Amino acid sequence: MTELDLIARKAAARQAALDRRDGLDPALGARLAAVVLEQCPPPAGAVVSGFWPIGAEIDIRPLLAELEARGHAIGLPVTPRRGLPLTFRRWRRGAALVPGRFGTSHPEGEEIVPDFVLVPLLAFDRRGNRLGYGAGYYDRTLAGLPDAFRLGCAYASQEVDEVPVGPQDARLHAVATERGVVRAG
Ligand SMILES: Nc1nc2c(c(=O)[nH]1)N(C=O)[C@@H](CNc1ccc(C(=O)N[C@@H](CCC(=O)O)C(=O)O)cc1)CN2
Ligand SMILES: Nc1ncnc2c1ncn2[C@@H]1O[C@H](COP(=O)(O)OP(=O)(O)OP(=O)(O)O)[C@@H](O)[C@H]1O
Repeated sequence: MTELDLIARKAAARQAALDRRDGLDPALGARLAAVVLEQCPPPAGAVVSGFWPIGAEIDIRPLLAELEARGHAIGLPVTPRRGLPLTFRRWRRGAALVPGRFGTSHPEGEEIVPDFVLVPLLAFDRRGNRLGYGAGYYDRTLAGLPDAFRLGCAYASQEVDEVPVGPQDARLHAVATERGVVRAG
């Protein structure tokens, strides 16, 4: 497959995933929290990065609140201009958030470097491949965090047979959904 074929296949898969996501219930994030805490909780002391939901993404705020209560340092991504990796700033419950690029929100706490990354996505497959919004932010960011555990967070219905991927796409170790954890195999 040529690079152009790959870009076209990703664009089609992305549009289909966005269409399917409309109408899903972000509040399923409460169940995702229970699944993560039971089946793959971050190790004690892990520095965890999350994300503040945009649009109809699954809402992982219940998980972030519980992990913070358990003593984990939590960071949220700050979105730089295109072509640069994300940075993460420390979030605490009740912290004020400021608006960032693409409808994102982030706190203004100190910068942290996560070793357990909760990754947003539009579609995933059983091998741990993921499709995002297409700006490559997580691919670039995860390339700089080679030892971090990468846990996708998604609705179960975002699973597809096969995500189109290229050499730069970062694989996930596992994906947590409201129905359970899919470990990459
Ligand atoms: N909640 C969340 N935060 C995140 C990401 C994400 O996917 N989800 N990102 C992952 O890289 C980074 C931000 N990157 C983004 C890049 C492009 C678009 C984008 O194209 N958004 C669409 C539609 C948004 C919607 O669902 O309503 C748009 O602006 O038209 C969004 C985020 C960092 N923070
Ligand atoms: N490690 C990397 N270093 C530099 N550029 C990269 C890297 N990974 C991906 N890119 C570039 O980012 C762009 C978008 O990649 P892709 O379509 O895979 O985004 P995505 O994974 O769907 O989105 P996101 O990661 O933002 O959620 C591509 O042009 C790709 O070449």
